Order: sequence, then structure tokens, then C-alpha cells
Amino acid sequence: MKKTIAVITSGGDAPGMNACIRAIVLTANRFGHQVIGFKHGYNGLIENEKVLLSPFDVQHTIQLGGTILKSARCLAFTTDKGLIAAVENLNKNEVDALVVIGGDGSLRGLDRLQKHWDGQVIGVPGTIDNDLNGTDNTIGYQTAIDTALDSIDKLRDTADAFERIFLVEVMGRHAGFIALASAVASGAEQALFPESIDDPHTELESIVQHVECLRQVKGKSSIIMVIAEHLWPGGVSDLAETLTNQIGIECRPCILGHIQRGGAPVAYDRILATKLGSYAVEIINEGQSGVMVGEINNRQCAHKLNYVYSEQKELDPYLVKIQQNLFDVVQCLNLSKK
Ligand SMILES: Nc1ncnc2c1ncn2[C@@H]1O[C@H](COP(=O)(O)OP(=O)(O)O)[C@@H](O)[C@H]1O
Ligand SMILES: O=P(O)(O)OC[C@H]1O[C@](O)(COP(=O)(O)O)[C@@H](O)[C@@H]1O
Repeated sequence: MKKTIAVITSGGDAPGMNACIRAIVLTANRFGHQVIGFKHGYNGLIENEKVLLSPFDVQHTIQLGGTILKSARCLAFTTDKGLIAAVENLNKNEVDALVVIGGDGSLRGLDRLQKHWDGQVIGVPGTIDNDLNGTDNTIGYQTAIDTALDSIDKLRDTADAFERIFLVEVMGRHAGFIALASAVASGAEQALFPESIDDPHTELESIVQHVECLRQVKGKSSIIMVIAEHLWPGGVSDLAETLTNQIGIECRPCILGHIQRGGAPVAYDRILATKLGSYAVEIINEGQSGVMVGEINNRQCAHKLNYVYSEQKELDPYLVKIQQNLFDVVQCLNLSKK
């Protein structure tokens, strides 16, 4: 049966969203479905801001960062009035299935929508934060790590030249995936992320001790600390100032910010986005609804929407352990004293 499939990109944009839109359009076209793109996330559904998407419209977009459909956060969609307007426009356009490419908030919104709309709803994990269950990687995460890594490598050059201490803030809202991965890959001497720290202020003493021990072990040498955003009240600038005062060595802050959301998607994200976009259309054909598509151990899968966002996704415990062990200088010093 030929269907009308609507697609939006919502919340923080992520490299690979275009590759996913492309895969949805090309796969849908193969089955004779029509695709409507609504623009600016859920705002487009409420305002009926739409564009028909043909294979021609998505050609040569696989390599582009950002999203050709634009993205946004949309407070109105969280209200009953906004939700009703969105449902009315979906019905008015005779949409059979809605695909939302976005993060946990977008998928929460989609879960709410499905209770008020009869069409099929399918989520696709698109966020640099990787904070969704039901998939090993979200679209954009691998690119964000590489982007952060590129900057941290450059910081290391200048940090080494001046033998300085840098505190680098990376994104991740309430999840430490980008912080942990970019810290391990860059050889950062310290990684601080929400999953490893309950109350940052009670950790200050151990952070200070860690830096002092590093200086003792490594001599006057550069130190890179990767810190997840929102971890330290006042951010890395405040932490850098606090550390500078405590240890008497100047610590410099560096906030990578939205640079981590941009750029061409790496091959992994292009391929993942292509697989998940195609798979989303395939399960629409099967009549599925209320699920997010994902990939676990290289196998495509679909999990209920409320499963993917309800629980905090676990970091790789082995990676957490070795990041801590490799730079457990406090223990090194204690052992060398024995
Ligand atoms: N609990 C919710 N109910 C309805 N809509 C929501 C809910 N949470 C988020 N949304 C919608 O999804 C949008 C994107 O969510 P947000 O958390 O900002 O980004 P992301 O999807 O990238 O995590 C929000 O602006 C809002 O329109
Ligand atoms: O661009 P904004 O609205 O300031 O949002 C910043 C947030 O968006 C992100 O880049 C992506 O998060 P989401 O995918 O959940 O929107 C977070 O890492 C960051 O905290």
C-alpha cells in the first residue's frame, strides 16, 4: 500500500541527519511512498510548514552537516494546544506515518503524540549525546567525538609548548559519552562526567590531589582534563579559576561548544544514518509503530519509545575503568613510596 510518510528533524541537530533524511526519501521512493518534510522540528507540524521531498531534493546531501529540514526546540508542542494543532495538520495532509529524527526529548514528544494520533510513529536516534537506549550509537555521536578530538589534539600542542594545564569542556548535557570517548582517544589525563561524580564540590579535593600528583609524576608537563558540560556549577572557567587558586599553577579553560555539533558526518554516521533511515521505512511497511529504530551489535532493531528514553544509558564500564586506571597517579605515587 502506498503511504504518505512525514519526517522532521528535532532538538539538537546532529551530523548525519541529512544522510538519514536521504535514506528515508530514497527508500520510500522505491516503495512508491510520498515523503513530506516538515520544517523546524515540531514547529513545522504545528505551523504546517512543509515541503515535498523527492529523490532529487536529497541528492548530494549525504555529506552535509546540519539538517536541510532545519531543527528547533518547540515549547508549543509540549502544550495541549500545540499537540492538537500538530495532529490536525498530520490528518489534513493525510499522513500515514511520522518519522522523527532527534534526541530523547524529541522521542518523548513522539511518545506523547502517538497517544493522540492514529498514524504510525517511528523514532530515529539523532543526537551527538548518544544518550538513548536501544542503540549502540546515535547518529552524530561518532562525528562529535572526532570533532572534539581534533580540537583537543590541537590544544595538546600548545599545552605542551607552554607546559600548561587545560580544562576542556565538551557537550553531553547529562551524559558523559562524548567526554569519556574524547578523553580516552586524546590521552587526556583526567575525565570528569556526570556518571562518575555525584557532587562535584565534594570531588574538588581529589581533583586537586590528582593534578598535584600528575605534576609530581610527569614533572612540568602539559595536562589535559576533559569535563562534561553542566558538571561544574559555573562551568570550566569557574573550575579553572578554583584550581588555579588551590594549586598555584595557572589552569586555562577551553569550551568547545557548538563546534561539536557541526561538520561533515564521518563515514560511520553516514552509514548508520543510511541504515536506520532505510530500516525506518521498512518497518513502516510492516505496520510497526511506537518504536525507535536502532542498531545493537550491528543488527537493526526497534524498541518501544518509552524504553529508549526512560533509563539513563550506561557508559562502557570497561572504558570508564581503564580511563581511571591509566592515570591513577595517586596510587602510582603511593606504590613508589612503598
Ligand atoms: N515531555 C515532552 N512532551 C512533549 N514534547 C516534548 C517533550 N520533551 C521534549 N519535547 C519536544 O521535543 C523537542 C526537542 O526536545 P529536546 O530535549 O530539546 O531535544 P532532543 O530531542 O535533541 O533531546 C522539544 O523542544 C519539544 O518540542
Ligand atoms: O544548542 P542548545 O539549544 O544550546 O543545546 C545544547 C545541547 O544540545 C546538545 O548539543 C545535543 O543535545 P540534544 O540532542 O539532546 O538536543 C547537547 O550536547 C547540549 O547540551
